[in-house]
Amino acid sequence: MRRRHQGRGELRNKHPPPPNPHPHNPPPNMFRIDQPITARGGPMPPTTDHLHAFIAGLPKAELHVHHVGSASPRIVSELAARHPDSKVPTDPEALVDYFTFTDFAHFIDVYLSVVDLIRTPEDVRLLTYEVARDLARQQVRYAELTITPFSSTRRGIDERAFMEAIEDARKAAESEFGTVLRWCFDIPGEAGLEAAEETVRLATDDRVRPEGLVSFGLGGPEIGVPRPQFTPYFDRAIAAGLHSVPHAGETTGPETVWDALTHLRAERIGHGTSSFRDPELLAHLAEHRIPLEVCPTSNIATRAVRTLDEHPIKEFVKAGIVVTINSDDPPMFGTDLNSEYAVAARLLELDEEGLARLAKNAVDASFLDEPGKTRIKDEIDTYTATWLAP
Ligand SMILES: O=C(O)c1cccc(C(=O)CC[C@H]2O[C@@H](n3cnc4c(=O)[nH]cnc43)[C@H](O)[C@@H]2O)c1
Ligand SMILES: [Zn+2]
Repeated sequence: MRRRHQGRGELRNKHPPPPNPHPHNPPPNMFRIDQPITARGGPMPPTTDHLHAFIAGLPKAELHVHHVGSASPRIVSELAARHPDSKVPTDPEALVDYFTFTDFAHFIDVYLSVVDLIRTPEDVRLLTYEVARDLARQQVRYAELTITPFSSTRRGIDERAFMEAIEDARKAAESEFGTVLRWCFDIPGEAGLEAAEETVRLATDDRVRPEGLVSFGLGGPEIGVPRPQFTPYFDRAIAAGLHSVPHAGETTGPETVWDALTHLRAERIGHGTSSFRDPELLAHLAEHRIPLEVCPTSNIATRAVRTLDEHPIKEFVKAGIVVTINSDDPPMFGTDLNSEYAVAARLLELDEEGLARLAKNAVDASFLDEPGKTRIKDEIDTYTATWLAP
């Protein structure tokens, strides 16, 4: 994605970045690794200030971001204060430590403790509207938000009130922020076939399914949760016109990605991180243009990948796979979508046009209608051309 005539990480533009405030450091147009990146809210990846500013204004689409997982520290603290019985800290500062995970299972435990805070339709609407606000602040024009309705209905929230709450927030976000939201309903796989049945019922019963629903997924732990058992449920969802986007290859091997492709008829793969271990799988993903929903910092935070520099994203690009950049559960991982684009810029040595291509990959891989895709891609092109203009 780097422009051919550019050196590594160089910026091609007529507006030179601001003078280097630290003359003893490398010139501002070279990526520096001047401090380790932590998945725990560590400093913005060492992307140049100039590229960082470009990213902040770049129109974007996000395809892999979770509803509850996107609850900001402010929202989580506010909800925790409403429910003193919860073990979730009410202090946003304490929440940073609370959102530090020893492994994936620990992440799920913490995630579910936040799910337990969402107890009323008003909580659902507040959360959804605030998530949309946070997305809009990052120039996200379109997002497919993964929601796990089973986790809310089994905790007593009425299903129709739940759907009304998310739809009300979606319409408010579109009119007030200009951010288009669509829903992915996912099965929490560890909860088994009861959860699968409830999720596909809510996704396909016209009396309940929300207007904004476009896709059907599978989340939660992968270890001990084989994908083929969910085939009948994905068949019903696909027959109802939904797109299949299961998580796979996040904490298990390439065989899980193959299962998601062959049994669940995945159109995109959530994470797909372990695909790099199977050259045949890499070639298949590239040949059939099956996008990966890559979430770099998430993979570090859940210990799926040891360090960002070891993340296989570069192998995916080299294999010709369509890569999209996503934040997954941004506040829980101490990140946001802009930071993930900055990570991608560093790992893939991208300039502005490379970043614009990543943003357009996500638009192309989305389930937004064609006029909507064209509109956002045109905006990306105009923004990039204006940024690079002499
Ligand atoms: O809601 C329940 O009662 C329940 C019972 C057993 C297991 C579960 C889950 O596993 C819920 C997992 C929950 O996590 C979401 N999520 C967020 N980020 C990720 C990720 O990176 N990888 C996998 N899952 C993720 C997922 O959407 C589920 O809602 C729930
Ligand atoms: Zn996820």
